[in-house]
Amino acid sequence: MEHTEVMKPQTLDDLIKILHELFASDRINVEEVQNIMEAYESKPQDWMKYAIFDQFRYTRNLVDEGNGKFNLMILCWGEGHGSSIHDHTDSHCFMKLLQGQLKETLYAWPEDKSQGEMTQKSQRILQEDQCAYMSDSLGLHRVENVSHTESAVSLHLYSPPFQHCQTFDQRTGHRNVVKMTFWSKFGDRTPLETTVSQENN
Ligand SMILES: N[C@@H](CS(=O)O)C(=O)O
Ligand SMILES: [Fe+2]
Repeated sequence: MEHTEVMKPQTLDDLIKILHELFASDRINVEEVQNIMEAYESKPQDWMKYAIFDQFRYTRNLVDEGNGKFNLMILCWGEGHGSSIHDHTDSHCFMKLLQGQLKETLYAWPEDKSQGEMTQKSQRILQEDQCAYMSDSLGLHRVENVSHTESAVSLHLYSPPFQHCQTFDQRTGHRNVVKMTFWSKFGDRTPLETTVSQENN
């Protein structure tokens, strides 16, 4: 396993191949995955075909199903687009910036009976090629492209894959379960019928 630590993926396909090797084992090394994802230098020609934007909200575009072990996807954030406060359904979450910057705000899980404003724990700006790690044990987060002039593109790996998550109301801590959908899969726009009455978070 150690050799993968120093490998530098030259292309997105290269990175995907290495990720398949890393996730073939049942024990995953968070730092190793983070390092490999960070080592890949984003080249727009590698991922352009997956980067399909929507005018109104961020899109989720499936790139690879990781042999059932993970989902790899490209998220496209227009100016001002952001996610709700949400969890990650007990999965590992890796998030690498391919283009632009994103603001990540961490929140604490609301207490069982609490009704008030959710507690903000920290905030950071993720820069191009940086790879952040997130999981339910670290709390909840919201991600935003706060730029008024630049779009942002990020690469997310979730293991194990999941199709639902919980979103939280910042003022009350009240939660909802939402189904997560793909705007496109493998570069092809998802047919409209299958996305009707479903939501992103
Ligand atoms: N976890 C979110 C993206 S983000 O805001 O971290 C999603 O998969 O849609
Ligand atoms: Fe997230």
